[in-house]
Amino acid sequence: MELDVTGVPERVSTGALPGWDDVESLLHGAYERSAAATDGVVADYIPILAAVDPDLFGICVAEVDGGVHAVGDAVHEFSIQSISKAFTYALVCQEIGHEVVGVRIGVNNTGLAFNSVVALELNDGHPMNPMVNAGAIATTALVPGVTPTAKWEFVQDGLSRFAGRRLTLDVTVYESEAATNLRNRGIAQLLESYGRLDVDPLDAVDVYTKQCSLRVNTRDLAIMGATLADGGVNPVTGERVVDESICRDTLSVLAATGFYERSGEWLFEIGVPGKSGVSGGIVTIAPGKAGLATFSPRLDSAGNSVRGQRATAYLSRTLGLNVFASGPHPPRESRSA
Ligand SMILES: NC(=O)CC[C@H](N)C(=O)O
Repeated sequence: MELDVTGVPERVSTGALPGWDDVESLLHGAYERSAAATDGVVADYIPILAAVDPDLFGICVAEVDGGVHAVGDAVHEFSIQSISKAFTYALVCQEIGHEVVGVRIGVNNTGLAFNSVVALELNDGHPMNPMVNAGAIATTALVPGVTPTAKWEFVQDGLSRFAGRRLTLDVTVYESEAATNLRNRGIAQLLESYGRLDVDPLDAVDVYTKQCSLRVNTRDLAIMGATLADGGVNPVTGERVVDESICRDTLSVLAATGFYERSGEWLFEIGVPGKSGVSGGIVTIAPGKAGLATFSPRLDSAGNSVRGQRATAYLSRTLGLNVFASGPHPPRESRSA
């Protein structure tokens, strides 16, 4: 993936974002630079996704103090798709505890595509991590609620609290995916055959499919990301959604698995946890600083938005977000007493 960041000066993190005006101009810079990229293809294995305008492009940054910056098609709505996995995972960890989820779902990368059946077979039916479809379906199966309806309401309510507004189901996307998701149904039945699901597999897939069909825009995603960046408190509504320790756990899993088989490349180039979805969204979380969201429907071969990756790479460098970047500390003798 050509990220077009050669020569972009890297800001070494100071623990805070640059000032408001600087963030605004860097956001516009990221948009201008990345809008030129027209490579990649729109997902079409969910038929309705192929109908999107491929040129849509929006970016939004939500700071942990509640300030929001936006450029382009930032409020254009699209289905959240796999980005939902990160937030459902956080909610389930909050409910049933990090150890249980860590063991049952796992935290290791499969190195394979998000909808791989081979990954399951290679690992004795263990879903491996919550960001691939197998692990996400297994995570949704653990959502509290006796009936599928109760589980769905829990997910919709929880993701809405992350966003700070009521998120609604995109019925057209849901129906299109529900009519064609044979592979996900197969994955769920395989999980069941290995004794890894305690609920009806088709019910679990149905709740998962609804979860992926929630309608969001980049502003919602940026605020959802900012909630994970802000120790679990939504910086716009002030509501605590999950505990601080849940944010830490979720972000570490995202760092390892958020971009499937490309997670290592993402971390190497961009250095912040994030999550992509096949409709073209990406959310990135800079702990203690901000949530970033991009939307552009053309994807690379792993299902990650091409422009979104470029724009995020530029913003990570210029805003000083890379969690692995440091500058030398002043020598001990020169520190003031
Ligand atoms: N990578 C994605 O966004 C995939 C989500 C999609 N709902 C699926 O299950 O295939």
